[in-house]
Amino acid sequence: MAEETMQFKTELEQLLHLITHSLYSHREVFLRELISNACDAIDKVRFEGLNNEEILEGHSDWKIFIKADEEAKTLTISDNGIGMSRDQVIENLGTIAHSGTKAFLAKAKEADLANNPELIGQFGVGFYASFMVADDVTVVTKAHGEDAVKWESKGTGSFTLSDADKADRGTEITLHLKEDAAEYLNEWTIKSTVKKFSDFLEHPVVMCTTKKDEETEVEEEIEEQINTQKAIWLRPKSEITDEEYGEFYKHISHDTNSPAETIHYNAEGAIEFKALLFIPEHKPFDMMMNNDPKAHLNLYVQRVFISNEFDNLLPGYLRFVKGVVDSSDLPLNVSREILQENPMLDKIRKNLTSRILKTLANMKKTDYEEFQIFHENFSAILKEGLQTDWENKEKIAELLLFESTAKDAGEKTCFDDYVERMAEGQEEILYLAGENRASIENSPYLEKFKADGKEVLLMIDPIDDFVIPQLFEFKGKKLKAVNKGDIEEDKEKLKEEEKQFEGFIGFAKELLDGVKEVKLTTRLKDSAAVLVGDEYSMSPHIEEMMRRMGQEVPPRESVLELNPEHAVVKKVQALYDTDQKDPKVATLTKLLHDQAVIASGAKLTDPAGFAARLNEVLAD
Ligand SMILES: Nc1ncnc2c1ncn2[C@@H]1O[C@H](COP(=O)(O)OP(=O)(O)OP(=O)(O)O)[C@@H](O)[C@H]1O
Repeated sequence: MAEETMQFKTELEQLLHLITHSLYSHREVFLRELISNACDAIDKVRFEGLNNEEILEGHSDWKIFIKADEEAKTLTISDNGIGMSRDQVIENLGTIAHSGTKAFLAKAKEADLANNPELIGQFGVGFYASFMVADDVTVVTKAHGEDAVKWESKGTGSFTLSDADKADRGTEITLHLKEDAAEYLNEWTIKSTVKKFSDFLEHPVVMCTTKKDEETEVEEEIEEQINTQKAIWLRPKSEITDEEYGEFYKHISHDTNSPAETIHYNAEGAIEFKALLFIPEHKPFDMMMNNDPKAHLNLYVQRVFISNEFDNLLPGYLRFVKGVVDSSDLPLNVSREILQENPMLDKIRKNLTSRILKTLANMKKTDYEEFQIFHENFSAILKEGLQTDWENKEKIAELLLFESTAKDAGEKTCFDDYVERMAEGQEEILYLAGENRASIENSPYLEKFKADGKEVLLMIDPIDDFVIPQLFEFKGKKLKAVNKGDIEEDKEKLKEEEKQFEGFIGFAKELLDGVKEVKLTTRLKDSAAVLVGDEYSMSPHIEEMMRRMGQEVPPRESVLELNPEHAVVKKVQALYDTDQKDPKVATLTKLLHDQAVIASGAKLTDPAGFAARLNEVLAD
């Protein structure tokens, strides 16, 4: 194959520019990225080799080598992993920018990349970190049954591909270090960097040095393993420091912060496995960027990495949890597809789920401040479980925090505390969903409950309106949205008035669009009118949000409830009784409806009509 020069994709070029120019102070991460790629490559070939020994080509003494050449000013990282074919090299290291790259670039500016070096690793761009320290990078690689190929680039617009001499499967990456990166030729620097980032890696990372025998003057190659290679999750808890847990968490999550909680345990009994899980404190960058609804834990079987793609290891609503599960009960010599079907995975999932929920419950009890931060970041995801995990619904609900009419703005409460405070004789947990506290705390829907001294939870997370109704009840207490369906009415009180209002109500129903029923209510104290949706309908503010997002929302049919004690309602009814044809009756009736629409959080369909009506009344 003749030498061929190819151009990087535009995004990749921008990315390289960013990496080389903004990450100066965290350059050492390049070594972690390259070692981690080598480790992945070994995992891949080892796994494939379980079912196809041929691919191993007799080389399964897994190792990652690091060699520095002071004279040539090169640092070489090599592995006997899966290697890459020519096409794979082009795809992985060149023309096809990873799907997240664009999003990464867009966010990188805001995210202060210089202070968050972990961000690099999150979008499959880890390899390019090499260009922080090297002005020329050469990759020589060979996959099983393929010719060896050489990739070379200066990280500026293009790369070249050519044939290479390499007999064995694997990849060798040579960095021609920049003048100011010569420190990475230093044995001590390399060793301490590897120890810091990769000590727990499962495969040996070996430093190769040459020493001259003083007597014979013969150069001798010395191999020295740098990492202790102890899979951290297999070690006893008592021996692991917080720093070690933290480093490992950062390694698997690409988060820059330490985790909020670490869960490390051995499950024994019906199924045996070891789990090391982390609950992040803040939303990691990748989570903000993509909406992958699946959870990804790293699954190992007998210390062999299998996959992080299994979506039945952890329910999607716990996808913020990062970690490792290692089971010796699962079969090793089967394909991923067959393993994915193994019923043991369901058992593991149940166990992990219960453990995580327990940990969160404990965190809420013992470290409420930390829990609040967690809640702020992840409750919207956690709440999905109300819809998908019926078995654990109540446990999830126990973890949720809400604003409340009984608390000041910003201060939250939970269902359990609400139930404790419930007024005597109160059967239902009352709530109102809305866009924000300010828009609902003076809502007409709350008037009756305020007057009766009943607390109403104020739910201002957009997902609440979708998932809270799915909960139906909490510890035997029904949940009730105060803006939907009927509420307890003082029927006796309304009896007389209903007779009196009968004609007007029929008229209003005929007149108003989108109103399926008009009735009198005792739920209002100061307000004249309110719109009430069906028990399981979407709240108007959610419909508005969906419309803004370009989604079609079916026309809403609500019930208009009128306060017969209100002066305006009384006035319109009296006008109607005096002269049904008086145009003022229609104008005022429509205005009652208009104000109910506004108070419900919906948008007026005819704002100009509203303004005209208002002016007509004001000018009167
Ligand atoms: N030593 C290697 N052996 C085989 N393939 C490799 C090696 N290094 C990189 N690759 C391939 O190149 C791809 C791109 O590597 P890069 O480090 O940029 O991203 P990544 O490893 O996919 O993502 P991340 O860094 O977030 O783990 C890898 O997915 C892998 O397929």
